[in-house]
Amino acid sequence: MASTSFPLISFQDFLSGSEVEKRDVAQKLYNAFHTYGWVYLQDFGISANEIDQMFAMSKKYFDRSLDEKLKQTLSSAAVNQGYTPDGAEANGGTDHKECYEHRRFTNDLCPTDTEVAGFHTFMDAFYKKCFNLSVDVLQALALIMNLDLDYFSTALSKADPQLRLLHYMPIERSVIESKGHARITPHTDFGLCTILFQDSVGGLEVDPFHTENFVPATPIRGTCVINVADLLQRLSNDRLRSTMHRVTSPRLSNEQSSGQMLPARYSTAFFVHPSADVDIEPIVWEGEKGAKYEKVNAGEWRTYNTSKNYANILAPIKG
Ligand SMILES: O=C(O)CCC(=O)C(=O)O
Ligand SMILES: [Fe+2]
Repeated sequence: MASTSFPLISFQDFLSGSEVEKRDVAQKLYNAFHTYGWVYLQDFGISANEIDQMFAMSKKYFDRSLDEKLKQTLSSAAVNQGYTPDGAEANGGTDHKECYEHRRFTNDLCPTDTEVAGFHTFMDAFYKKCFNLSVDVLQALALIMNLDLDYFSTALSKADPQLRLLHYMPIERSVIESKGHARITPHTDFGLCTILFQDSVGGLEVDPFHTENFVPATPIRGTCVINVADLLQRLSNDRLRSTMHRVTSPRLSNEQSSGQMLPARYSTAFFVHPSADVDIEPIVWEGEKGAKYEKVNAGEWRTYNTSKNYANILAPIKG
């Protein structure tokens, strides 16, 4: 396999191995998050075919007319569910994308199984798999961070994270590469961590060492990538680092010309958030100088950051 910008780990032994094998996978995962903030995961219980089906569903959702999609537009930062058109997100630059946010408890702005054949049922099931995976991944970290093994499953017991479908429309490479434009502007995610599935188009880039030297996270079939997000950085008192990432045009191969139209790109992110009533404060390890962050309430943190991102379409919430 071609070399990757950050480690690729099989999760198989964490799911079904011995205690020793489990700890070995957990340590590798922790090390990758400590050093890079990112990991490729394979053998994690969602097959490449299921991921293909999910992308086919996503395409069916976005293939509808804009008018249809706008009928179910996201309207509240606190609920954060529904459709957002091109231009909705304000992350300090101009993004070229449209999104749909799906949750486990509140999905009033989801098309019915008749409106988009089988969509709601499929997304509920896919969501559940992502949720379970996120609990397993966090449990692996708990093992190495000397937390109770059920620390994160308890923190997520009433949580309603969101599954976000992203569609980056076909666009000229020169537009994406012009100043201030991107498929998605550099940002960090603000939950605990994010599980990300990408199609084969490419363009995701990450800045693992905080040097503004972005490296490609090239798509690899059958894998997902997982990144540390801001709340986990705070909880781990900076031992795990949330890193900037962006989606730009895929790097040119020899046969491609710079005048080219970029094809559509689909990706799906599962943003892992704790239950709204959970407080997150740094766990300080022996030898560290003390907590680097104040305690924050997970629900308020999420609503505040969501509202900031959607400043173009929603009224601001003071934080
Ligand atoms: O599309 C991607 O690969 C990344 C999406 C992303 O970073 C986000 O939605 O926060
Ligand atoms: Fe992101």
